[in-house]
Amino acid sequence: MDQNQAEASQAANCDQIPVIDLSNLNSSNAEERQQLARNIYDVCTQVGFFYIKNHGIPEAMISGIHRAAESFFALPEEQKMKLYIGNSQKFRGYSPIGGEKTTGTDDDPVSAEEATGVLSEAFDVGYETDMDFQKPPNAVIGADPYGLYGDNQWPNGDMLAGFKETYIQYCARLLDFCRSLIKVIALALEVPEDYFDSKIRTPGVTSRMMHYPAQPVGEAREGLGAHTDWECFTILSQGKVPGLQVLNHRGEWILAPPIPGTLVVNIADCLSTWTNKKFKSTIHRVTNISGEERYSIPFFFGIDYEATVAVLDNHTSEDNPACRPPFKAGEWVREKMSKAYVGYGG
Ligand SMILES: O=C(O)CCC(=O)C(=O)O
Ligand SMILES: [Fe+2]
Repeated sequence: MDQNQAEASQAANCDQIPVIDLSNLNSSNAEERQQLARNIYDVCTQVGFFYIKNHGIPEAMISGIHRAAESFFALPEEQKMKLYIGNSQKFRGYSPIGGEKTTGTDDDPVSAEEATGVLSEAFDVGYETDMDFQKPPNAVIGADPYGLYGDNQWPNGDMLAGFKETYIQYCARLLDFCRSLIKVIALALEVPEDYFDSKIRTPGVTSRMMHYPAQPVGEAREGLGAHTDWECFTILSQGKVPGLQVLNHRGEWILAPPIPGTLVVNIADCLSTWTNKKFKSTIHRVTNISGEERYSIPFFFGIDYEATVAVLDNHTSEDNPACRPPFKAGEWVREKMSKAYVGYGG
């Protein structure tokens, strides 16, 4: 990554990742919510990445999901391969080490021929109504024109008791949290707090558990190559082992090590587009040179796949026209997934 690329809008203008206190996320005091929105505006326009503290997600739930991830990846390879992502039309399931390819960024794409397999394994799930407190039991998802809802490949109770339930509860809690966070983001963008509500009825969320083996000394293979995320924003629980790096405007990779009691939030492509790229969808990657096994659990929050992403009118002007025409969220996510999981599904 050279300095010119780093100077583009997708690099963080900072030397370290800021921490935001979310104590006032659901405050009944409008001025407190506005103050939080101003802080969020500043970090999203300058950095695109921030730690959150006082986020309200119970620590026991976070450590529980990490234990579930460690037990999953400890299963024998042939068991995990029963849930192989290549058996899914919707990019759900297990990708073995080297399965996912580095696709680069919009400004610096990596071609399918040059894409290399990453030093990590992953287990991916997508939205189900059981993950959504707003849906009644057994709710049915309607049309699925982009082929992205449902069909998760869960390990059954014999393979891993309680795993599915633990992961569904975690996703439900995170989805609820994201619906609150997007309200304050709406305030930051000077649109009504409920602006996004009609677009997050059946949100295009995915989550993945990741395992990055300790990188052997002298081996240059990345755990996850430089990329931006695709949806609106990501909530990342990165456990205790460092590895995440964020590109800054000087072309330097700055470390975003775990800070106890925090999660990491980063802005992704769809929200960046909404803001006419004022919010940065910042480039990041993972290299695990810690000598320890690293586990992380990103939760990618997106709008309904059928909803349209369109630059907000109040973020354009004659000198600053919309950076791209409107598009359907599902179209964008499917295209990105098809490239990242070369040869799988779809
Ligand atoms: O493992 C991490 O810390 C980050 C993972 C990530 O960036 C991703 O899955 O998009
Ligand atoms: Fe990412």
